[in-house]
Amino acid sequence: MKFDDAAAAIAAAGRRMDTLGWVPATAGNLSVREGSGRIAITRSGCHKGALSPSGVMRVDAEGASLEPGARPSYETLLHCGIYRRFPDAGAVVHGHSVANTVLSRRAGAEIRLAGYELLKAFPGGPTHETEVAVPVLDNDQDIPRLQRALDALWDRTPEAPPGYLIRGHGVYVWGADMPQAMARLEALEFMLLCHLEEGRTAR
Ligand SMILES: CSC[C@@H](O)[C@@H](O)C(=O)COP(=O)(O)O
Ligand SMILES: [Zn+2]
Repeated sequence: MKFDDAAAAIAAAGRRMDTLGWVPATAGNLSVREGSGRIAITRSGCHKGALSPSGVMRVDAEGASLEPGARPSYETLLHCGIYRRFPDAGAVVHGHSVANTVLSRRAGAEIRLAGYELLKAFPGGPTHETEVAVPVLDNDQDIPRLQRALDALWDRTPEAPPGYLIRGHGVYVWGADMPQAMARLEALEFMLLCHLEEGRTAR
């Protein structure tokens, strides 16, 4: 994919995440794998509600800036970690919703989602009669260390779903391209909101 197309797709997806309330302040980051070891990713600290292609830059597969002096997302290495581990991943989205923040603060090592029609948006079969265990990792400002924890998790669970939560922080989801990554994010956020609501009404 050409950089201009990747940047346009990232900007549109970031603005959509903002309309859904998933990227408050300057939270969130998004990327697209361009190929040839290059990744288009949001610059650090920009508001996704006003995201335009100029808020997107290039890094290499190790996360090094390919624009002298420009600062990519603080969490760039988490995007690189996904692309390195999952060859089919073509786009990654990260947001901070109320549902993913509240639920991840309460959860153990995973959140199990079962019986939802929207599970069909995830790999694992064309049915809702399945279960997805979304991993929950402890938050860590040391991003290389957080990525090492993810690599250890994926070594143990190669069939892990294309997403994970970071406790009290947010969610990462990926797909073959930006439309699929966004569809999975919207499905996951919907199910997390249902899960949150069920917990609230059950009390
Ligand atoms: C608004 S604080 C959120 C950041 O700490 C981080 O978690 C985040 O999602 C955005 O970081 P960024 O460096 O702008 O990509
Ligand atoms: Zn974040």
